Amino acid sequence: MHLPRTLPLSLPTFSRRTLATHLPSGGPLGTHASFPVSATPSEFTITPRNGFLPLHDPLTTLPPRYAALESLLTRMPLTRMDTHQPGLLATGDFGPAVKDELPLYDVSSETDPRVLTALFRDYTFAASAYLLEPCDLHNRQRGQVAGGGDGTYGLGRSVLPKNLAVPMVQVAAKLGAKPFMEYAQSYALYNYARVDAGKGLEYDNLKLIRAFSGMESEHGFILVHVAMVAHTGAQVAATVNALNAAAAHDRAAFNTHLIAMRTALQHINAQMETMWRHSSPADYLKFRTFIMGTKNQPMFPRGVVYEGVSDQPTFYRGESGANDSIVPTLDNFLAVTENMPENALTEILRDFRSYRPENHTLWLQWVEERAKTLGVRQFALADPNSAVLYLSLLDQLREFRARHWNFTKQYILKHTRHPTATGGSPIVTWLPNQLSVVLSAMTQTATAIGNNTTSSASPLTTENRHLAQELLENAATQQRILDREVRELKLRFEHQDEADTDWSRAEVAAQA
Ligand code: HEM
Repeated sequence: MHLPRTLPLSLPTFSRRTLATHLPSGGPLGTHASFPVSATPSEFTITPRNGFLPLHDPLTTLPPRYAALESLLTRMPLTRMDTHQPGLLATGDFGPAVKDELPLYDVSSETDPRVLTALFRDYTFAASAYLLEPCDLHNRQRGQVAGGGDGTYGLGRSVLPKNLAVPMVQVAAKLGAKPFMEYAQSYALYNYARVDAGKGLEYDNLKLIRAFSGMESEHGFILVHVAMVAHTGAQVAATVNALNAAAAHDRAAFNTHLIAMRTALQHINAQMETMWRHSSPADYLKFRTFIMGTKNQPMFPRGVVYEGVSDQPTFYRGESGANDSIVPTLDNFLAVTENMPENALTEILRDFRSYRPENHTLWLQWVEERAKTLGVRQFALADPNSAVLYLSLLDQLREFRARHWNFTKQYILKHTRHPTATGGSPIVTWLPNQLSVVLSAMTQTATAIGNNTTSSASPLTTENRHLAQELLENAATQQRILDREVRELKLRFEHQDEADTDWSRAEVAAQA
């Protein structure tokens, strides 16, 4: 990682005037906060305009000097997006085509962040398609439980050829990324274009650049993420402003910015709900194979060797929404992360935080540290009405994670017995680990609000008292249901209490 520099909030891409009116003046703890930014220029630079999306819309095509790679990616999907005819993956011909057609491109002189990010997206798409093509064939023939299969994927290819491995590793190093498909810089957040360049980033104005399957549900799955992240400029601004207000002990401003944060989260959660209609639960496993990782996956019991790079096998987590920054930002701001239990599942959460653009990692670390140093939770709980706003933000986290758990049950668990998610986490226990932490933080907060009988400059309004009581009851009910579901599901899925299963041993045991 390069030495970070500090980014003043007023970036060239963001109007200074607009920002200035959003920031409170410096308080007792002094200056406005500014968060650190990577020394290397990056498309993934956070501002209150673009939030966690790139600064500019992604490059849709590679420069003409990479024509062979562009051509392979166009012909790659199970159903091609241009002709709607079966593509190379449909017949298992992608791997041979990579070997026959792809030159070993020299990317060493590339410096433009947009070209580098587009190359990273495209090499990682091609690498995942190459490694997982046999698993997709296997899964289509006899994988899906709903279709009478056994839910398995067989084995992936264990060597990545040098015409993919060498340039991908070089481009990744230039971006400070891991050389594997990533949620932000490849699959989701660098994979959208506007249908009408003059319009905004609403779902209906988005189209995909790259795809594995080309089916409508894959389009919907990816672009719902993008449409959600399009609201994160407001989340970023509210987070910085609320931290500054806490530093200045400015209660009124703090409450105003918590409300702005909640509004941003409500938009994000409402957008998330549209997943049901944009991407069918019955289709998910038809395109999910290609976003699996090589770490903690039975398809890669001995990892993958990158030819021309090293003889040592590599193990990388697959693409996952777990590498999105909306939830970790809120977890860190509300001090939820620091109250995660010390267990193997929380280790995975920490590990996921390194699978993202350097600026997103720096931002998350900064929010966590700043919220801890300023005592944001304590500051919120010191006033009953701030405390209810804090509780309602916890409730937004709960809503996100509860909906997400429903997705996992409907899109995945119903259709497979595969024990790990695309990011390599145990499928039945990892998500409930975090949902439980939020539910218990809600219970503690609501109880603290109810017990706070000290006279206050702003006594709890009747409306807020009722809201706290209602959220407390909801959290208790949800925890009971979740505990029962996990108990039952653990009977159906193996290895759910392990962060890292040794699949080479499991493979030997299965063959014995
Ligand atoms: C059909 C829809 C979805 C399904 C089936 C799904 C599935 C999963 C699974 C199985 C995980 C576990 C981590 C792993 O991959 O190993 C995960 C994590 C995660 N996903 Fe999704 N996901 C969906 C949509 C979304 C969307 C739209 C977002 C929005 C950004 C998102 C954000 C996250 C986050 C933040 C985590 C980490 C959760 C936590 O910290 O508790 N997911 N997802």
